[in-house]
Amino acid sequence: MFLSDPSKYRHQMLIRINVFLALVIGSSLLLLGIIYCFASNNDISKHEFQVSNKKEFQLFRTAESEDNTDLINKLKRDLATANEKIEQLENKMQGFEERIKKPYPNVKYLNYRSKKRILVTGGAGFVGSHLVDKLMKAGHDITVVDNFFTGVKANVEQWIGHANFELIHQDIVNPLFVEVDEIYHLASPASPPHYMFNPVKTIKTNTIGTINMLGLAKRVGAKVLIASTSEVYGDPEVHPQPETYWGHVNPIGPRACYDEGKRVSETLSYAYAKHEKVSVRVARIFNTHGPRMHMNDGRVVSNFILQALRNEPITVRSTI
Ligand SMILES: O=c1ccn([C@@H]2O[C@H](COP(=O)(O)OP(=O)(O)O[C@H]3OC[C@@H](O)[C@H](O)[C@H]3O)[C@@H](O)[C@H]2O)c(=O)[nH]1
Repeated sequence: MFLSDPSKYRHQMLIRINVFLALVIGSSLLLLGIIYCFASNNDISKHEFQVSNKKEFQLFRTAESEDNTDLINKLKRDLATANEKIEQLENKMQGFEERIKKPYPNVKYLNYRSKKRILVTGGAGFVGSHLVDKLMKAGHDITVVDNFFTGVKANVEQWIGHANFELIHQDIVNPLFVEVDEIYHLASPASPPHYMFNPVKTIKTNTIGTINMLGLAKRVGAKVLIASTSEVYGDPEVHPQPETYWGHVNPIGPRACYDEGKRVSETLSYAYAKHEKVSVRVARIFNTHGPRMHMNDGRVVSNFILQALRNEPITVRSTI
């Protein structure tokens, strides 16, 4: 067919080519259109995306800013809490630093021949603690035994932890087994309110407690000082009292537990000295005053001080 009529063939070919070209162009245009649409959609979506993104961004920023505000407020709260904790820790640290032992008071060096092992009963009390200070500074090894009935650890805290110092929390009515060279026996309630609080205990401390100390001294060959008191003179009829005065004591009066308790401790001391060859000294301590004294123990000096501080009349109960 094609070869019989070339012009017709050519015309048909031209039509076919035109149709083909039209198809190609059309499909290209269609494709372009699709691409364009897609692209513009994309642009739109992009735009939309941008817009939405922008919105989201705004939202995010807003949220972020809100989150930020919340976050900032939370951080501010955390910071305030942290500052509070830091302040608390600083205060605690300061407390610890204040409680960190100040350096010990100066202690004299003694060689082993001069250094003595010394037991102070009642060493946490008013008189006893000053004696401990003196003996520690002199360079000796000190052991304090105390039941803290009236004494306080604070009276000897400056020595706690020191190599030359030991504190035993014990009542001397129970035997004590230590190796010592000297004993200062001051353990006893010493003011009326304290010794009248438990009269039997006061008598036990000054009798059984003193026997325990004298027996210890005999066993280890220690010298003993017994803290007696002006109360052994009772309600004296002689003024001032010479040591040869025997005293005037009511054996069943309210003060008898202390007065007679101290008198028995003196009797025991001289019996051990005479019959057991124990080296004994007795000190009759009159009213003492100074730092660490009990302010409200009812003895005359602290009474006078308190009344004066309170601008109250000074009570004098007896005249000589
Ligand atoms: O049973 C007791 C009673 C008392 N004690 C202690 O003995 C110490 C007595 O000291 P206080 O401060 O009460 O009395 P003082 O230091 O003023 O008396 C001091 O001088 C008077 C003497 O008769 C006392 O024996 C002496 O301790 C206290 O540390 C107290 O806790 C005991 O260890 N055991």
